[in-house]
Parts: sequence; structure tokens; C-alpha cells
Amino acid sequence: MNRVEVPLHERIIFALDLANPAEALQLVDQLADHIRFFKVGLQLFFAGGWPVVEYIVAKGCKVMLDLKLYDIPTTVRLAVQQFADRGITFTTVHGYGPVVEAALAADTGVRILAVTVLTSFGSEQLQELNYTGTVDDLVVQRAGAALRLGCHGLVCSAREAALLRSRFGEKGVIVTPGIRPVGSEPGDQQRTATPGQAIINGADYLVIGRPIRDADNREQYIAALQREIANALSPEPQ
Ligand SMILES: O=C(O)c1cc(=O)[nH]c(=O)n1[C@@H]1O[C@H](COP(=O)(O)O)[C@@H](O)[C@H]1O
Repeated sequence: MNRVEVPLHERIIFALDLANPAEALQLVDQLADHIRFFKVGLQLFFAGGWPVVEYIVAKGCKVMLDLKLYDIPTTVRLAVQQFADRGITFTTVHGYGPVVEAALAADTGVRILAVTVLTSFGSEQLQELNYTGTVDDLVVQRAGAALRLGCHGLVCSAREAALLRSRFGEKGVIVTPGIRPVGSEPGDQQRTATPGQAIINGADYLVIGRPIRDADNREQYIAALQREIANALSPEPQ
């Protein structure tokens, strides 16, 4: 497979899902030798705001600012313009055509990721929302629309990554949350996969939060995940 070149220490995007900005930044200090990509989501951004992003960027690490925007086009475009010149690598919007289009129109250099179907959703949630098709159908539909608009990447579960690669080739990066290493609890995630399976399916980046945050020895845990990823990228000969 012709994969996007990503250094191993950027393959895992560690979701800094904490309420306390000081604690989150301590984790960045603790782990920056091992992981160079951090996700700032709604909880931490509302708690700590731009200083959190600035701290991570100043350490030379990458930031995915995950605020999953969904609003009228003008509001989305003007909101994304606020992300310019802050050193942010990725940001997220819901993968609905007009929202994606507006985020791209902001033209800030920050790469836009379209969230297809949340990894906490299964077929039951789609039925509640009156979607008649399968999760796969909706992921493919949203991914196709986003990519046609020129979106830089997609967020989906690792379970759909192979399907997206077969439909759309190497267009756009694929970022997969809902990663659950063997032995970890799914919690509220429904469409999960192991790190190795995500890579084999064609994911470029793996968003991982609680399994790392709650590990007894985070450095050792990350090293094991990175070995699993490296092995899936280039399996050792049997
Ligand atoms: O956009 C995301 O990052 C995202 C999309 C999605 O469909 N599912 C999902 O879990 N996420 C985020 O990925 C992270 C997953 O965290 P853990 O379930 O703790 O590994 C959380 O910060 C979620 O907000």
C-alpha cells in the first residue's frame, strides 16, 4: 500500500481529555519524547483555551484541535479563520457538505478533517436519526462528499478505513479514533479496533485517549502500541 509517510511518534494522536489544563500540559511534558501529536478537544479547550494549544506548539509538537464544528456556513468559515497562524495541524468539522465547504473556504492552511460518523454510533443511533442505510453507507457517502470538495482528511472508525481506501484510494488522510488495544475497555466507543488492525486497514493516524491516559506506566504502554503499529506497517517475515 502506498501510505502517507508519517513518523512513528506522530502516528498516535494522544487525546488530552482532561479538565485541568495544568495536568494536561504535565502529560505533554511527560510524553513528548514518545508522542509528538496531541489532540485538544472540547473539554480541554473550554478549560484552558489558546494557551494550551500554544504550549504544545511551542514544544515543537503537532496539535489536532478537535472542536467538531457544525453551524451555518458563514459561522463555520469565520470560526475556522480564528485558527490561522496558531501552528495547528488538523481541525475537525462534522462531515456534512456545506460545513466542510465553509471550513475549507476559510483557507487558513490548517488541514480540515471531516468527521463522518462518530465512533460511538452504531446502527441503533442511525435508526434514531432516521437514517435507513448502514453505518458503512453513511461513512462512504460523507467521506465521498467531503473528498469531492477537496477536504484534507476523514475521521472514521478503523473498521471503515479499508472500505474508504478501496473506494477513494489514497485521497485524504484517514484518522481513526475508537482505538482499543487488547485488554482495554470500550467505554462509550462502539466501532473499535486495535492499533494493529487500524494500520492494516489503512488508517494513517490513530487517536487514542483513555487507554493511554489511564495506563499504569504510560511510557511502556505507548512503546508497546508503537511496536504494534510498526509491525503492522511492515510485518516481520515469518
Ligand atoms: O474527532 C474525534 O477525535 C473523534 C471522533 C469520533 O468519531 N470518535 C471519537 O472518539 N473522537 C475523539 O477521539 C477521542 C477518543 O478517546 P478515547 O475513547 O478515550 O480513546 C475523544 O477525544 C473523542 O472526542
